[in-house]
Amino acid sequence: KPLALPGAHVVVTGGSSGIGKCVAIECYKQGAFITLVARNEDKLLQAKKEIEKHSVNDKQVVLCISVDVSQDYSQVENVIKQAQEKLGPVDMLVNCAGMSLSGKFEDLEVSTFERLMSVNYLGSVYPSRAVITTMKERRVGRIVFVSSQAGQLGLFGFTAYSSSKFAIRGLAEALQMEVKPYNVYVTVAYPPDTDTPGFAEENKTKPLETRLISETTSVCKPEQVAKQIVKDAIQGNFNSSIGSDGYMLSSLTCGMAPVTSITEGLQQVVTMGLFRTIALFYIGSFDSIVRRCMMQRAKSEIADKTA
Ligand SMILES: NC(=O)C1=CN([C@@H]2O[C@H](COP(=O)(O)OP(=O)(O)OC[C@H]3O[C@@H](n4cnc5c(N)ncnc54)[C@H](OP(=O)(O)O)[C@@H]3O)[C@@H](O)[C@H]2O)C=CC1
Ligand SMILES: CCCCCCCCCCCCCCCC(=O)[C@@H](N)CO
Repeated sequence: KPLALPGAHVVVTGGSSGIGKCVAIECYKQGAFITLVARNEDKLLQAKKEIEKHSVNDKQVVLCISVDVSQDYSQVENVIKQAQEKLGPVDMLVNCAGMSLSGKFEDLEVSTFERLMSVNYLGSVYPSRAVITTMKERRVGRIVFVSSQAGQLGLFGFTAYSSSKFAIRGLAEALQMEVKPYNVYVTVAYPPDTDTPGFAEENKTKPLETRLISETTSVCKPEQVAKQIVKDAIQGNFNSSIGSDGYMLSSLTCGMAPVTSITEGLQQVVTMGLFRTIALFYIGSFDSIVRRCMMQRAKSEIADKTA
């Protein structure tokens, strides 16, 4: 049965900006108590003020805790303890803290791979590990992981980012099988490009190829993505995606993922062949984007040399 948000304690990592902040607002609007987790204290306080505008009763609280979710497990564990002392056991954890860095494989520092793996992957493991025991004991809980459409397919420029987002899927599938009998449900969200401060930052250094391929799907509003995530998490849906391309991608890449309803399973079975056919055309067009960009670069290099 769906999780009741009124009075529930929701922890949102990365809750001070972008998708995470919108998730927090959405839960707050539905009567939840919120803990925001991120590093920068000014941004946290700013977000707290913004969220508090949406209160639906005078008991609601927004708690802010500053910590780096990717560094030290005992720090993260402490932060969760603090939050539970103030607002009670965590009913829902949304792992939204994350970042993206792009570039060609040979241009990315190996430290970038380490960084993205620790923020996007370990930064989701630590908070989840800190809440799971209590959730299982109480037979109540939702854990949300925010992956990306780039966690469903690998694309140019995202060798470091995509792998960190694919890792989340493996974690989520294994964890869901463990905790389902305890009435704890795991959701993985696969948002497309979304209009956030993080996205603006990413666009400053994104290779042309990555931008052109990403433009296949349109840019979403964070409010819209957050609404879908909260809805799917409450329902206990394993998959959370948005738009027709999101639907196709999730269906196509369902693999051995847990299935939430008979309808979902039937839809996957029936649409698989068709979506693979459509995907073949996309793959062809992505390859031709990459080839065109390569030829353009070669041409302008020759032009530079002769000039
Ligand atoms: N925007 C997009 O196009 C898409 C985003 N996503 C994913 O959604 C998530 C949110 O993205 P978005 O809203 O764009 O990001 P933003 O950059 O706008 O927000 C990121 C949030 O995470 C926090 N954060 C970052 N690193 C850490 C850390 N090490 N420890 C604690 N908190 C941290 C930031 O606060 P602070 O810096 O103060 O710590 C901030 O609150 C990310 O995982 C991203 O990969 C997925 C698909 C598309
Ligand atoms: C049947 C097949 C349908 C195929 C549709 C294919 C669409 C591919 C587009 C990939 C877009 C990747 C977005 C990544 C967003 C992200 O994570 C960053 N913006 C993070 O900041």
